[in-house]
Amino acid sequence: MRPRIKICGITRPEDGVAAARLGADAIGLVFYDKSPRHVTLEQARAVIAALPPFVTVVALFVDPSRACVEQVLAACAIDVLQFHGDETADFCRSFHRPYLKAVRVRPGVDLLEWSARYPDARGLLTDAFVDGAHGGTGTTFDWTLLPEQLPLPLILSGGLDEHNVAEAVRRVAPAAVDVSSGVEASKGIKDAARMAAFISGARHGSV
Ligand SMILES: O=C(O)c1ccccc1N[C@@H]1O[C@H](COP(=O)(O)O)[C@@H](O)[C@H]1O
Repeated sequence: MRPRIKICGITRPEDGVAAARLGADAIGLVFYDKSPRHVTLEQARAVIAALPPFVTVVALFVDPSRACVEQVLAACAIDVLQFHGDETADFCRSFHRPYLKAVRVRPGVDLLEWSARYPDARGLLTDAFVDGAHGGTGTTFDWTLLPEQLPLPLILSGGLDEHNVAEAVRRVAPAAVDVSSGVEASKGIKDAARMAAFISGARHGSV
């Protein structure tokens, strides 16, 4: 089955529209103010308003306050929450929305244990461990560290781009792939040709 495709770090309506037209299933908005892809509520609303229907909108956070998440949910039509920090499962589930939990992968990480800690997550998103960064670094990790079977759907991310996504899909067979840096022209600005090549690669890899 072909993986679902999420393009994260959208900051401009035209990039969200291009991602959707090219076949992305989901887009991500970064509500983490230390990220170069951070969006204000106003920017997020503009991106969402321009999207065609049936595109899933994911809101990304890193150790947010409850008030921050509630403010985003009140202001924007968000479908799924994505947590990249040290949020507990109780915190993640307390918003009564589907959520994804991100795990930064390095040798020794136990993804089965992570799955058990977040049993109601809609998926485990695996990113590369980079010291001092929470994600969005464009760094790949050793895919052989992933277990053959996970109780939760696997969303593969971390340094994916148009050159490696087909191989990633063939080797890992994830439920979804997620990309930010790998389809950018510059930080926060997407490149339509790179998005097209990425989506084609993700589909080709799943044949
Ligand atoms: O995009 C960011 O700036 C970001 C900041 C903090 C946490 C996560 C972030 N992005 C997510 O990281 C992964 C991997 O990104 P990349 O493709 O390697 O650039 C992905 O889920 C991004 O959405």
